[in-house]
This record gives sequence, structure tokens and C-alpha cells, in this order.
Amino acid sequence: MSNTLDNIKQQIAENPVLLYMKGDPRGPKCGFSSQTVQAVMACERPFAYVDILENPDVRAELPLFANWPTFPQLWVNGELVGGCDIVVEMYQNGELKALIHDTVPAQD
Ligand SMILES: N[C@@H](CCC(=O)N[C@@H](CS)C(=O)NCC(=O)O)C(=O)O
Ligand code: FES
Repeated sequence: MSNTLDNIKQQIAENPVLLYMKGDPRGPKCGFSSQTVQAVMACERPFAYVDILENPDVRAELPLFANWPTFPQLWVNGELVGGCDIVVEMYQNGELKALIHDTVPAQD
């Protein structure tokens, strides 16, 4: 039997850059998720995502595990970076690109 918390932990462990969002990168279903995925995409590295609208169990349990009440949530290297406000600010000041580029080397 699959356990939601175990699934969440596995997603976070297996994906160095992971965005929990509403909708998907090509069709975000909330402005907060849209702004956040734009910032992540602008860092030009592959990333994973989970659409929490399609995964209501994750929507219910991740905020408790993360101790963060809302979506989107960006996780990098197994740690919560933050939501829309933090991610957009980090994009604007260059920290997001630096973090993601340190985490995911360029492909050639
Ligand atoms: N200030 C927040 C905005 C995000 C937010 O307020 N999200 C709400 C509305 S999309 C949310 O996730 N509510 C709980 C839910 O929908 O499960 C941030 O920086 O991420
Ligand atoms: S879905 Fe309404 S604010 Fe995000």
C-alpha cells in the first residue's frame, strides 16, 4: 500500500530541483504557481514538478511535513527553499540561478 508521506519523501530525495505547484509548467492554474514556475524555468535547468491539484493527498500532507502552509513550494537538494514570494525575490537578486546552477550542472 502506498503511503503519501513516503511518496513525498521519495520525490524530494530523488529530484534535486522539485516544484510542487497548481497545474503544470505549461499550464499553471494559479498566479502564484505561474510566477514561480516562470522564475524556475528562467534558470534554464531541468526540474521536476508535482501538480498538487492532481494529487490531493500530497496537497493535504506536504504542508504538515514541510511546516509550510501553501503552494507553490520549491525544494532544492532536499530542502524547502520557499514559495512564490521567496522564489521570485531570489530570482531577481540572482540567488535562485546560482543555487540551481550549483545543483544541476550544464549539459553538453
Ligand atoms: N505568499 C505565498 C502565496 C501562496 C499562497 O497563498 N497559496 C495559497 C493559494 S494558491 C495556497 O496554497 N493555499 C492552500 C491550498 O490551496 O492548498 C507564497 O509566497 O507562496
Ligand atoms: S488558486 Fe487561488 S490564489 Fe492560488
